[in-house]
Amino acid sequence: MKPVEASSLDRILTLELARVTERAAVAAARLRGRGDEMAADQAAVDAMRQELNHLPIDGTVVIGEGERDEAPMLYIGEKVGTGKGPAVDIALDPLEGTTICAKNLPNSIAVIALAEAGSLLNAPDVYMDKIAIGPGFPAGIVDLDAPPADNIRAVAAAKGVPVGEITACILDRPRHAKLIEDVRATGASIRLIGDGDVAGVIHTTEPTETGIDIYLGIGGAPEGVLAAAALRCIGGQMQGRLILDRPEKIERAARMGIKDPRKKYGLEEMAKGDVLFAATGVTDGNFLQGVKFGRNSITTNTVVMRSSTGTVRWIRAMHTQLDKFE
Ligand SMILES: O=P(O)(O)OC[C@H]1O[C@](O)(COP(=O)(O)O)[C@@H](O)[C@@H]1O
Repeated sequence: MKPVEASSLDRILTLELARVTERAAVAAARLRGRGDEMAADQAAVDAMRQELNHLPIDGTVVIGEGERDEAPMLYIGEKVGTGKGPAVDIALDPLEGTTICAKNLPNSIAVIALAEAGSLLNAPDVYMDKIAIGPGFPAGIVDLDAPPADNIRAVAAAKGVPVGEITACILDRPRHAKLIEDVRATGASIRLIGDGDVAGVIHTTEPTETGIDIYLGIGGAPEGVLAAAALRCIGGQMQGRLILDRPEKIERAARMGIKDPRKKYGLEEMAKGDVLFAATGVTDGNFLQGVKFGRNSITTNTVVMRSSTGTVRWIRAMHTQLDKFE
């Protein structure tokens, strides 16, 4: 494996990554609203893998579709790319929000992050408790271990608005009943989402567009690492803690190199160094429109970002060679 040379990631790969998520998004979008989550997910996986294997990288999937024995493709540890290029870690979710896609509801995306080998947290497929806010706030104003009310008040004070003007995004799950009660008790508003917390976290970075100031609660750990990669690029603050509530989960995490099962991870501990991130909308969403199928064209909307430069590129692509998407 060749070590990554400084700045080699962006020149070769930043825009190439857009192709990878575009392809997965189009494949999934063909199955939008059909009520078949597995078919949409499989289509996205196949398309993403095919495109990834054209990239000039020596890639290893560290956040993927599951362990080798449970996922035939894009499993954790799978090697992807041509093998001739920089050694990189890859976190991916070819269809983030499978249920959203199956129901054709907002904010399902195809998503990938890439970083120098050894830079992304190898998180097992367990839950993660998360807190995130967008850029522009003083460092450390929110804390995963602080009461939710304190975090909400801190964001309101830093933003210079009454607490009633703050909106928190939380996954609509029974496990969040107390969290929801505590946040509502402050007078803040809550946007309850059915699924898709990678988008939920990213929404905190554009509160005027999305209306979301803070993300709180428990979602998937793989999604946590992907969201952290995005925040490393756009800016913002995030903390996460794996929920390792059974001995077998602790053992599994230990095998993946996680020694302290109660560790609170900061942004840089989940995604360090030079990070690239790309996402393409599958269904229409707050920050990305979904795939549009025209008579002779397909239109995709993608965001591609890089941490070391802070560049955020919005790519609206019109594809006319439709056979490429067959
Ligand atoms: O549905 P659960 O078990 O609460 O898990 C929450 C996780 O599921 C999602 O809502 C959707 O994940 P999938 O795309 O795998 O269906 C994630 O965004 C979130 O992190």
